[in-house]
Amino acid sequence: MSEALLSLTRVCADIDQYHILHGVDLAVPKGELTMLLGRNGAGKSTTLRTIMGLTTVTGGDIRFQGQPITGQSTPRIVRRGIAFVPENMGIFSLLTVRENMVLAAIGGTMDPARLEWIVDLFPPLKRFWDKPAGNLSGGQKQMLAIARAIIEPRELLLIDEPTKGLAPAIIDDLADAFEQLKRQQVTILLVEQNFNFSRRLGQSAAVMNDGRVVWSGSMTELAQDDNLQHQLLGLGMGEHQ
Ligand SMILES: Nc1ncnc2c1ncn2[C@@H]1O[C@H](COP(=O)(O)OP(=O)(O)OP(=O)(O)O)[C@@H](O)[C@H]1O
Repeated sequence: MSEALLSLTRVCADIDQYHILHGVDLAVPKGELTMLLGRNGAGKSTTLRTIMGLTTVTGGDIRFQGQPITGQSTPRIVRRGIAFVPENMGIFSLLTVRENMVLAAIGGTMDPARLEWIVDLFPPLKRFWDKPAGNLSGGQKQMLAIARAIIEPRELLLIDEPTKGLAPAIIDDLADAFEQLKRQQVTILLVEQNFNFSRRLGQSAAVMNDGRVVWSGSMTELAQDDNLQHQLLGLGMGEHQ
């Protein structure tokens, strides 16, 4: 495993008066796609939001490129090179795909070579370039959300459940795009519930339960061990979605 680009050590976090994370230990290796797995309510989304400075950290240490980012403001964390695609995607439905992209580019100027790379990754964006983003399908909206996140060079992408609610054929298209990002060694931390998608793409994996990471290792190890999957994720034989 390569060095950790991002590491969380015993991170505790609250949302309002609720204690949600109870000591999260997590390492995201540079240049790899890491899957953050776990049952509903385990604390996966809260972990991403905590990395982005969107919850109240009450203990522990978050380091990015070896430097502490714990408790820093979200804009500062973004400026350090971390992009976040939340579950609701945060795209502007009434604006065109192009306008959504322009708004995501610093100073409103998109680097042409980078844009070409992105539309190669997500061909539907080119097709619907001048159409309102609200007209896109769920999968295409997800592509736009990720495209917006990478229009500027980033060191790390945090993506929350990109396959949620998508049809299998669309999930396949999304998986192809992630395969390409992986080949280009973009570092990604991806929250997922879909285990087939996770096992296909993931290199490292971490599994959460009740606000903690209860297992971490290689995706291959988890994918080959039915007992571990059952124990950690409640998956039985033939239950993979
Ligand atoms: N705004 C909030 N106020 C209070 N509790 C919250 C809030 N957001 C999340 N929680 C609680 O925090 C816990 C972790 O939620 P989180 O969304 O991080 O889980 P998750 O693993 O991402 O699950 P899911 O896949 O269902 O989104 C859950 O018990 C949830 O009810």
